Amino acid sequence: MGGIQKKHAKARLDKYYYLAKEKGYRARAAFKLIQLNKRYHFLESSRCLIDLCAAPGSWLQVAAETMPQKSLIVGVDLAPIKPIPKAITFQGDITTEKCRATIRGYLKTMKADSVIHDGAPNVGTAWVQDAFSQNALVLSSLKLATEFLAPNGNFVTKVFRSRDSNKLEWIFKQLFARVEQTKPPSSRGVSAETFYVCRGFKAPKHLDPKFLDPKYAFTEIEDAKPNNEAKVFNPEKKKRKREGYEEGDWTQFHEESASSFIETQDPIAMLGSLNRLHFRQEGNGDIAQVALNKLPDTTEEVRLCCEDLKVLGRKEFKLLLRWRLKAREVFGMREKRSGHTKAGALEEKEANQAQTENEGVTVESMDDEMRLQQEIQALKDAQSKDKRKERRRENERKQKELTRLQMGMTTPHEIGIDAAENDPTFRIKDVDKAGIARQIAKGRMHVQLEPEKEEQQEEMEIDDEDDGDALEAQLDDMYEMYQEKKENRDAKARAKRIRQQSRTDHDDEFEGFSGSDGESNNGDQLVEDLDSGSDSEEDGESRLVDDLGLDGQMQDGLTRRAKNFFDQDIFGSLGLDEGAESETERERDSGIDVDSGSSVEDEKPAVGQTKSTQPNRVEAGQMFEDEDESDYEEVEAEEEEEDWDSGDERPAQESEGRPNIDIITAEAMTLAHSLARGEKTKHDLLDDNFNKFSHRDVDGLPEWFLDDEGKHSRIQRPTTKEAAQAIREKMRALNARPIKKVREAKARKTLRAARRLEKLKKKSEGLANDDGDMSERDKVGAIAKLMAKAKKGTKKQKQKVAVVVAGGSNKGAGRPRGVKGKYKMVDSRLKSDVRAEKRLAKAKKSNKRKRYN
Ligand SMILES: C[S@@+](CC[C@H](N)C(=O)[O-])C[C@H]1O[C@@H](n2cnc3c(N)ncnc32)[C@H](O)[C@@H]1O
Repeated sequence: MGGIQKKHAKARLDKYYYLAKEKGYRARAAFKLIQLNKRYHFLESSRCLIDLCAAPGSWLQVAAETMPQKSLIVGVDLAPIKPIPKAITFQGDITTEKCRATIRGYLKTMKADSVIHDGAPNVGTAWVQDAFSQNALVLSSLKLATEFLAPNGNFVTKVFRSRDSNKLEWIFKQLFARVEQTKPPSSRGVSAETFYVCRGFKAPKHLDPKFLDPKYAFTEIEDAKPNNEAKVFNPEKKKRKREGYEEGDWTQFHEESASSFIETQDPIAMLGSLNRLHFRQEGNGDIAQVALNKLPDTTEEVRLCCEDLKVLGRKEFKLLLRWRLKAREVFGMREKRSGHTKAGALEEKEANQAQTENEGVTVESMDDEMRLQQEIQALKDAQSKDKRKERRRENERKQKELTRLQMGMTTPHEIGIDAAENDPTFRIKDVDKAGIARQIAKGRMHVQLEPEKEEQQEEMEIDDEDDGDALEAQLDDMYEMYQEKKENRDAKARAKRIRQQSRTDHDDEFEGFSGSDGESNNGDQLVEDLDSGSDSEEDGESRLVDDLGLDGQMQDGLTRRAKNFFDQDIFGSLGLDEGAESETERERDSGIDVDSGSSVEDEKPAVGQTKSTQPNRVEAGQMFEDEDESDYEEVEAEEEEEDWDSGDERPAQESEGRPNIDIITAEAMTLAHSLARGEKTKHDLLDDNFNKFSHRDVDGLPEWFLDDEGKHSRIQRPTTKEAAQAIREKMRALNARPIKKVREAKARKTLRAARRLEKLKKKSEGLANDDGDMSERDKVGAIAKLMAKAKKGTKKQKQKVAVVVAGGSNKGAGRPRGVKGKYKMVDSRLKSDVRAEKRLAKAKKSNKRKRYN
């Protein structure tokens, strides 16, 4: 036990710990404030600061040395704080009125420029409860901040990520003009803590007390059951609680009735956590299910989607949400809507802003504000999405034009085409935007409306359109939340998304060095760029690069990063860039290591990845799948330096001296085999590249469609039995491998045994060579004794743990009478209760299976 504690404590002593020691800071936490301030510079501009939960005082030290001379710095904590020059400290509980009054006493009429809070209540109860008290402490600090902060002041607080952190963020956003969440590098990656830097305090005149009341702010927490067992600290009982099954929930399959989905206020959470929505009637009086079954909108497609919620794509997800809205409308449970039009909401917002400017902010009703915020957010999201799309299109157009100019392709005829493309009069999409296409479709074009009516008509149409757009945007947002929820539950999906992200980065990279049409086939471009044998092309390309003035970033047609990527050994061994060697030789020598590597996963196209990038993945990406991962490692490392916002876990990478390249699909294996055998040449690969999937215009296609296409509509490469078998074997071998921890433990054991043996050898040699009084017999005896001792040392005797049933004479705390050594208290009921629960869950599961069959 002691050993473990020691090891644990040692692991915590990282570079910031030593750095803090060296610099004389009282805690490593000092660096969190230093790094936060380095980014947001709030200390230099503050003349009065309050540090809530300040003990032992490292933040106060940083504040004192960074803030201007003669600044007022006040620190408070439950624990005493040793005096700090230039800072006033006192002991107190920040949740109390007394603390508030003491701070007021120090500040008098002054207002604080910054309030910082790094509080952490003593944790150790259930996680839900811990998170609740942590968030409640943040609200207490915010309450003090709202009282003492000057308008435009800063509030910096630590928040533990939990389901309520979003609510906290929302509240911050009501009170501050700019709110940013960040995690400084010195904050441990494993820690759930994150920091919010809120700037531009709005100083509202009236504030709805609900904002700062945890009961309202974190509503669902109210009925969380307190974990009384954990209150009395019992080291014997304390176990690491791993995430997994919920208490009493022994299954991984969860279903709910479709009617509860219609009724719920949080449909995304339901879709994200359930496996199925059923349409069974639960009892005779289950009117809701009956009505739902009869509802014409409950189509076969809806039912199918409800069957397996885990495979919902964007389209199906939206379908279910629309169905829910429709059903709610039919059953008279229409979503509570503000009744404002969007324009109304904006007007209201503007009016609020004007009021703020004139007489200070009034943040009155939390419910109203929340509704308004949601609407505005939806609008903003939709707008920024459109803008992004527009910008991307414009960039692509410019790039195309540039390339054409450089290549002398611009003829008056093409200029005409471009002009037509750029002139909204001739752009179908713009015509469509103006609603003309729709009008034509509706046969309205010929109906000449009176000007007034026309205006009304227009207004109505715009309203309809806006509603539709907002709903679309909302549904899109909701889908993203659903995806997030799903990913949070599923680590595999999360890892996959990261990989896909990194893959898209590569594709962007390739697009970058293609030096031509951004929409062109990346795969072709990649192979072309690899094929440095074609000198003329290369010349042309580098000339183009020179002409474009990009030679600083691009060498030989590749960006620096892409060049580094292709400089890796695997490309060398593929021999793609050696001009002298014959192709077949090169391909034969490619030496793709089919047995090495470790990662296993199914090969699927990236979500949201454009079709034009697919072939690239097929010919190069499939073989270099792990390259993506290694690049991901690099990016992550860079990110840690530059963008230290992301505190998310990263999938463990294991290279263990093997090349980080692997073949993971039967398709790629087949390809590798045929390359190795010389059945295929590079030209075949190039040829294969020209297929119906190579050049697809994805512009303007909805994302859900691309998602679906990416999954199903792609080239099917042949696979051989042999390759499939090899992959299967490899997976089997991988699965049979012990986990890293076990392997490490085994290695440690072997090392220890080797050391012992070495020692024994030395001692035995010493004894054998002893020329003293020892007879040969004594020597043999002594050596045998040593060996026996060494043997004994390898076997650790397991300590017996006595099982003591609680109750009776063993009531209360302390060691039960007559029990020596380690003991474990058990509840007499516990065993049978756990068994009964398991039995029930098993019965439930088998019932479900029967129903399915
Ligand atoms: C992580 S430490 C703060 C470290 C500090 N920022 C520094 O740099 O030294 C968290 C502190 O919060 C304090 N704390 C927790 N609940 C509190 C409360 N209700 N009132 C005041 N302090 C509290 C604890 O006593 C603890 O010292």
